[in-house]
Amino acid sequence: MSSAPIPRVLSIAGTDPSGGAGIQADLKSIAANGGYGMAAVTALVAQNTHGVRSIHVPPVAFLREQLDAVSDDVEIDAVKIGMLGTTQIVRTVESWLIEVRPPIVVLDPVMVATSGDRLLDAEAEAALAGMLPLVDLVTPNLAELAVLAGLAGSAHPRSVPPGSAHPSSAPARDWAGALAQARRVSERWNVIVLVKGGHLGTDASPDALVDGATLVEFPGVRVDTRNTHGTGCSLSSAMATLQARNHDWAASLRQAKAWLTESLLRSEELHVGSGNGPVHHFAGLYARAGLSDAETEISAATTPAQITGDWWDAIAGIRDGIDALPFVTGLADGTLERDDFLAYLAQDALYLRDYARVLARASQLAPTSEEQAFWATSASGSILGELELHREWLGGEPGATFEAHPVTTAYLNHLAAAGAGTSYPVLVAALLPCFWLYQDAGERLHTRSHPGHPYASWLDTYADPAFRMATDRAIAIVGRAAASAPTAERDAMRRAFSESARHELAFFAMFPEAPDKPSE
Ligand SMILES: Nc1ncnc2c1ncn2[C@@H]1O[C@H](COP(=O)(O)OP(=O)(O)O)[C@@H](O)[C@H]1O
Ligand SMILES: Cc1ncc(COP(=O)(O)OP(=O)(O)O)c(N)n1
Repeated sequence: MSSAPIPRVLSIAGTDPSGGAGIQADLKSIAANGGYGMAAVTALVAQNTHGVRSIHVPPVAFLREQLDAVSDDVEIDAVKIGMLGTTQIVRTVESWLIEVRPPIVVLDPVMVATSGDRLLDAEAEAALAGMLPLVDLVTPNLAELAVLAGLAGSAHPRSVPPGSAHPSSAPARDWAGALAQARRVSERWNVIVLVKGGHLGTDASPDALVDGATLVEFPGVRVDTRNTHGTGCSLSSAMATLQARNHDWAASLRQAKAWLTESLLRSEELHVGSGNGPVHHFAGLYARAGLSDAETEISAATTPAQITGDWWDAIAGIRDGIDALPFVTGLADGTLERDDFLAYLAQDALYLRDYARVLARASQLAPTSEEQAFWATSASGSILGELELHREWLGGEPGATFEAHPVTTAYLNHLAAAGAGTSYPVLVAALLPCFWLYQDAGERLHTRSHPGHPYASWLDTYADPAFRMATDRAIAIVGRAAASAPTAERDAMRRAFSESARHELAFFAMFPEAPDKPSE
């Protein structure tokens, strides 16, 4: 059996003798993600989990010798660039890149450590930006992104005289602002930007890949730990390594995030320093090799995203079933009879009114004010949705009762039962498919809308970015609840989720009604 070749990955970065960041973290990350790590040192940094004490920069000619020693002998599959420190170092690495042209180049534009210590001279920022055309993926945090976005606005980054202030943008305060800055950077230098929302200060930790106008988002959940020293170094090295195997940035980020989240979740198993400790790069490998003393087993699905991802995969048959239903195909191509469409909407209005009550119950049980507010807002949105259905399509009084179809009643009974219990995790798992399946099918349906389509105004509602964000938020909440739930409760969550998914399929399948069978 032949296995995939082991990628040879070179890190060009500074050091961290305490092992959590810089080149030491890069080598662990490369190894943990299945690569062979190599390292050329740009600067020696005396630092630990509390911060940076001093920096020693060896002559750049020696850096060039290190780089040549590797590239003269080894075929390099990917390069990860971290701390560069000075303009001279930037120029040295840049000229080596131009000569060697490694197939994959990932740049973590390290400027300031989380501790607040500068790791790049201010006047070297423009030189760093000037290197971006040689880079495939750049992975700035929000502060670094703001600097690059500011430079993207100037005529030429190198036209900024050394030492003078450059046109910096303020760090984005929300996700939309970060994505807008990333787009500027991506378009200016034709580079893919990995946007990291970890510094937004919310309990979500989203990431996104921005390639010009193309955007792929990855919802993430914040792990409650101080051990985040070196997360940026570790993620960028993991991306370089995984990309050399996958040749697919989105797949690489999905894998890298799952690995990093697991390494953050298990970072408490390490006892390194008394400040912001390192992530546990090998947590998953140790656990699977039986080397972990941790009481809780690390299963293949421990992280929130992995758990909800597994549940989603398990209902693939239901998702395919929904796509193939005559109601859905008829809605897409506009051939669905109007009476069938209106009959469906009447059931939807009935459903939304009671779904809102169950959402309100989730708000009542929510463990944090933020989740309480999220479910309350969703409940309000659901009632407004019912009113809108009456106003736009159904006529009649809002709240007017249609006769409930047995399928609608069965779905609402299932949700009411979940709401009648006291398990918030099980309740939110039952609520999730209505967000997720509707949003998923809706994205495809929306692409079929056009000005002459009889249901265009309905299909267009599927493109609402606010609904997409709400869905991501619901997935993140459920994933986090599942990750910390005891096994029995997590199993109950999975069952509640699949049961709701089955009801969703039945709901979409209600119309057109099958003709009555002739009596025997
Ligand atoms: N507490 C956390 N929980 C989950 N993910 C985190 C956490 N801290 C950082 N990350 C993730 O680690 C990666 C790098 O994070 P970030 O802190 O933004 O970069 P940097 O270390 O360069 O400042 C991002 O994908 C971010 O979402
Ligand atoms: C030598 C060196 N390089 C980079 C960093 C910064 O690490 P990063 O992963 O961006 O995040 P923090 O460690 O600042 O949280 C560093 N400290 N040292």
